[in-house]
Amino acid sequence: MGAAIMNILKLMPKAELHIHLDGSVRPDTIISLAKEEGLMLPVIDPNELRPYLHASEQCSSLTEYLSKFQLPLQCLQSAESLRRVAYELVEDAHRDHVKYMEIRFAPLLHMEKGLTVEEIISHVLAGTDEAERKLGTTTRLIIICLRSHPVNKNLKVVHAASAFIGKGVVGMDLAGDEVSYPPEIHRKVFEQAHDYGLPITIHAGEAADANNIDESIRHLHAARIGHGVRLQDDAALMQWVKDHHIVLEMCPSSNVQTKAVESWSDHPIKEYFDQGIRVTVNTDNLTVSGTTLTKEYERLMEIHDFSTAQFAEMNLYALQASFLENPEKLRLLNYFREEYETMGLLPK
Ligand SMILES: O=c1[nH]cnc2c1ncn2[C@@H]1O[C@H](CO)[C@@H](O)[C@H]1O
Ligand SMILES: [Zn+2]
Repeated sequence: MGAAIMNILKLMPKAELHIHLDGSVRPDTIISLAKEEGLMLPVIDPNELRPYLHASEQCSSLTEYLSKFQLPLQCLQSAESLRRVAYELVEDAHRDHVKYMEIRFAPLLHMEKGLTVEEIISHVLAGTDEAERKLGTTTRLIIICLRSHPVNKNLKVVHAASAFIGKGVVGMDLAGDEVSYPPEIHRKVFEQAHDYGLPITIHAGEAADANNIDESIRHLHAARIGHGVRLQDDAALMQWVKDHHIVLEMCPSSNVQTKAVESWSDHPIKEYFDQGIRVTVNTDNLTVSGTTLTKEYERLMEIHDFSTAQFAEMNLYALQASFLENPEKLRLLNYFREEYETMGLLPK
């Protein structure tokens, strides 16, 4: 790939719809937070710490992938650590020319030292708001319910999140171990979120089959699907997803690591795109997946032959499907279109 193309991939304005806060903490920050909080790390050299935080392509399953969140989560139990990592994540994305991002996290995983769900959301917002003011990156939050958590606790999370509608929280998600906990367990949780007017995206068809995508759309009110790799197994559902403009948040590196796909060349993203399904490219987790949005684009270009114009198109899909409120969404769509036009990425 030529330097000029690599430069375009880096410089083009990008939208990121699917990125987890706890999976995107800088290794150096983990070391510094562990020191501040008096936590013992298995090793102190940042390079030696990598295997504890990063899932390589040799990772065997979603379960192994999820084990990499333990260490960062231990360091994310205080107001200041939440504010700091939220700020730094926007800073890292800003360096990658991400101009709009939806950051997601599960409040129930940050309560070990007594913070409430409301406090946790406020501290993350303090970090993203500060970053938005200083760097100009528009940032919104998606609140995650974990599949393994009881319905009554997840209902409380939804209730707490609803108080932040219009104040930075734009949606709800369901994440975690898809093999052991099918989505239907949480129908009531997402019924509640829907009633509050919170838009919904659900991790589905990643480690388990296409039925979970169907269930998430039909009964959990999902407007977007996290990953959706297994959609290819159900032709009728695929047609439905295409016709109803359900957007897929695909995360290729993560999908190879969790073994949602065997390899990069087996990834269905190009096939979906060519069939007219609205796919978007995302990182999932900067640290756990060891990637950036630009790196994802580079590999997709090398292996699946995407063009720079097709990346522009997928970014416009992402913005259109974002949970951002309207005047701001239109402003960003215009900004992206103008930039792409100047860069020669849009059909004249
Ligand atoms: O790709 C994924 N699939 C399912 N769950 C995930 C993925 N990435 C992260 N998490 C889960 O979401 C939690 C909150 O951010 C993480 O702690 C992890 O358990
Ligand atoms: Zn995810």
